[in-house]
Amino acid sequence: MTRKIETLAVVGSGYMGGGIAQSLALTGCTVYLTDADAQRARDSHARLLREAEAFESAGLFPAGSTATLKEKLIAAESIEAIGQRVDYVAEVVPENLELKLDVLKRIEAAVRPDCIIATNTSAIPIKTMAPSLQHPSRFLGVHWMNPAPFVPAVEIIPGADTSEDVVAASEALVQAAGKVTARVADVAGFVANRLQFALFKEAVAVVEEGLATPEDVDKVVSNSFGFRLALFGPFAIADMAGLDVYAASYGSLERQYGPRFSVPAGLKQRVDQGDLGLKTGGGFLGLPPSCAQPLAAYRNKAYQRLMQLRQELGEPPFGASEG
Ligand SMILES: NC(=O)c1ccc[n+]([C@@H]2O[C@H](COP(=O)([O-])OP(=O)(O)OC[C@H]3O[C@@H](n4cnc5c(N)ncnc54)[C@H](O)[C@@H]3O)[C@@H](O)[C@H]2O)c1
Repeated sequence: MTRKIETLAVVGSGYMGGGIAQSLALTGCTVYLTDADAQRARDSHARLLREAEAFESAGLFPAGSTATLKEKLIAAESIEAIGQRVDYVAEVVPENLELKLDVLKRIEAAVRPDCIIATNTSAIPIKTMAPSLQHPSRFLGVHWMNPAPFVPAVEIIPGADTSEDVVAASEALVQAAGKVTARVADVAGFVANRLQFALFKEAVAVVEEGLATPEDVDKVVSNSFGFRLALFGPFAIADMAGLDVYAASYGSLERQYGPRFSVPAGLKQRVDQGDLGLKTGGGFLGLPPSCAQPLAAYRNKAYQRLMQLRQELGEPPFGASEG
């Protein structure tokens, strides 16, 4: 049986910690907010309630959310003051290894031995932090995305010593908040940030090489493959496009940019064996050719709806000011 988490603490009630606290308190858990000092925790608490009221009036949070948060979200003096009461702690302090190690030690000294400790680090491997804990079996990465209440994915990163019941209980907790979890390996940047930062580095290079302005890069990405990425991951997109098309395109890119753009071995091998993705059946996702038609119908409908949504929302207000 998955162990139950009913009372928890968020240490670091800033941008991410605040959203994580709101999301978890809305599941009915009691969430204590702590920060570098009690006043900051109280200020965050007030901010999160004001924000929840605005979200609720705008229809972004369900009716009754603010009332739930008023009951379930509590500003605490410090982790020491409430440590013995909590089943789970989310560490959400700034991305600074020294600070995180310091705070993790302080958390571990304050909580019960069975309390789960989850770090929201964006990119620091769990194995870099685990040795500073006395009980690394209760420690793992639970990486929420920004803004936490409105982005579905949460990466779950077990460390080498994390026990399975800790991983399962953490997954169940964030799934109860409506999140989509994926267990990923313990490497710098995990999956999301490795991919996101690879793309961003290339985008900065495109601008630095004078090939396009930042505005035009954003226009191209958000209206082309980025548009598709709202619905499908890179493997579904490649399988649907045709792996031969991808392999040929890598050929052109390699001629211009060198070996860093050579055809990935796993792609070349498939194409050499005649596996071209959906059109032959197979691909990275093992898609049967029989799903081609329903998948195309789903895709067309989804893209058309996404276009409609974007038209309804209008352009992002990059030039707007408050008030
Ligand atoms: N901002 C993002 O887009 C994003 C997305 C995913 C993950 N993360 C990760 O989440 C973590 C927090 O990022 P953020 O953007 O919320 O930062 P933030 O600066 O908004 O919040 C950090 C909070 O920690 C508090 N804090 C600082 N020292 C502390 C201490 N010793 N004890 C307790 N609290 C302390 C700060 O006062 C602040 O309220 C980082 O590891 C970051 O990499 C950030």
